Amino acid sequence: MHTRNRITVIGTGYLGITHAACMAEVGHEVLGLDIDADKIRQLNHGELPIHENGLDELLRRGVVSGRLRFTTSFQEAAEFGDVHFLCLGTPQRTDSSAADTSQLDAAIDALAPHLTRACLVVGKSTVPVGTAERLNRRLIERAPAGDAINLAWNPEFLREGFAVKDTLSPDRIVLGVRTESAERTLRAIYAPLGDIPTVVTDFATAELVKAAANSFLATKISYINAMAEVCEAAQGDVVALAEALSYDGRIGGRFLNAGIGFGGGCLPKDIRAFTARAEELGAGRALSFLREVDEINIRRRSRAVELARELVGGSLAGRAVAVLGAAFKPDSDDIRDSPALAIANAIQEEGGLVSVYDPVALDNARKAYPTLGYAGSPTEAAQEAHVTLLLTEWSDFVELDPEEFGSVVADRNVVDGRNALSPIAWRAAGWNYRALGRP
Ligand SMILES: NC(=O)C1=CN([C@@H]2O[C@H](COP(=O)(O)OP(=O)(O)OC[C@H]3O[C@@H](n4cnc5c(N)ncnc54)[C@H](O)[C@@H]3O)[C@@H](O)[C@H]2O)C=CC1
Ligand SMILES: O=C(O)[C@H]1O[C@H](OP(=O)(O)OP(=O)(O)OC[C@H]2O[C@@H](n3ccc(=O)[nH]c3=O)[C@H](O)[C@@H]2O)[C@H](O)[C@@H](O)[C@@H]1O
Repeated sequence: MHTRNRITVIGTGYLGITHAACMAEVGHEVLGLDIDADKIRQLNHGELPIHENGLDELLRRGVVSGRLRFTTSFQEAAEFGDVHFLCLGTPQRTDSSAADTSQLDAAIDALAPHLTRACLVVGKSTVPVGTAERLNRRLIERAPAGDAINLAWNPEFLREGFAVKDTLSPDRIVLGVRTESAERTLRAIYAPLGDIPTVVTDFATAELVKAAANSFLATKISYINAMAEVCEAAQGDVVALAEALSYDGRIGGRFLNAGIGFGGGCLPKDIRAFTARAEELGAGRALSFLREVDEINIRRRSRAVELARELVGGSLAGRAVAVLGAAFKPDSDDIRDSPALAIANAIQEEGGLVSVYDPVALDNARKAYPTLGYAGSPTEAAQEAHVTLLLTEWSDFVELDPEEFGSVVADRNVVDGRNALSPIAWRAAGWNYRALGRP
């Protein structure tokens, strides 16, 4: 029998909702907190404000069982919780490439005055190294219980689209701790997940592991996209090249899908924040390659626009352009730094008449890019289109029948931005098929 802990989760965005629902699922008593009162109202009704596979079911189950509740009150959270998880956003600052950690500061400032007894505060957000140390001081200074309060840093590695699975069966757990009791408490909280490799370390290393992991993943994607650029110059095929690399166990095949590159609320901002922080620490040279990783990634978006331009014979102005996909990846409604929408927007800026379709991300896309055209289905987006771009590899798009789909377009021109379609099948159906890094 595992111990039940009384946990709060502060910040109920993509990470926080998942963490809260999964912790309730494994038996803990959980109180989620957010400053967004509408979101809290929705969550208390068991309604999920985001799209994440399997999470709606966990949320409903947690709410119905009474083990999962939500509030906007920091006082209630402080009274309820023995362990407080911080899942606040750390977006890119508007005035530099560094991370904005002000949501964490604000949450600590709101929580600390109510902390009148010993408890554990656990940071899960992705932060610049040194943040845990700074927040620890801030917490102890502001909380009536002072240094009876423990801080730990426990970075999160879940992927959107697989968030529930990644939380319930993580590859590893990293605990940045200063006391044995913090380690014991966190081990007890995660015990119901089973025997998960656990690395216990200091604050700085825990913060750095997260930045290092996302930088490695971003580098792997930009590496294969750099190979795609060379393939384009040399008439090679990056998909065959990646397959050949994948059989080498030292390289591995995952995260070698060439295309329009990485987006989302994490990889792009995290490599920039890591570089900025390393520069502050005088270690900027060590990470100068991450600037190149970023540039290769952004160049791929321009290349997709170029391919569309070539297919319509030189200018996209006045041309009808179907864009399949708005989310930064399939199985998510997240459009933060979405390559698909950046490309759609660039085409519109050139005078293209863009119509975007996505199975779940259209509402978010409309808010962020209100001037783009939107459609209610792939075929509606593609009506009389001169060129179609596949930019998010939703299975609905990958499974399109090129013959049937071709009957609605003006011209059978397609840019496969994710190397997800079969060139043989699409060419056989009379499409001019172009992809990044392939002849
Ligand atoms: N989205 C993901 O898949 C993952 C995110 N992360 C990291 O986790 C952190 C959170 O990311 P997301 O959940 O994507 O961000 P998000 O922006 O979706 O969620 C942040 C939440 O915090 C709330 N909030 C803002 N200020 C607050 C305050 N003062 N008090 C209480 N709540 C407040 C916001 O209303 C929002 O609901 C970031 O550091 C991110 O890098 C780490 C791993 C995975
Ligand atoms: O810190 C985070 O928030 C998370 O960031 C990423 O997860 P996520 O952003 O959800 O999505 P990924 O599956 O990593 O994809 C990121 C982007 O890279 C692109 N990608 C991925 C793989 C690939 O081979 N090629 C490629 O272009 C995807 O289309 C997407 O735009 C990491 O994979 C998670 O481990 C991490 O916890």
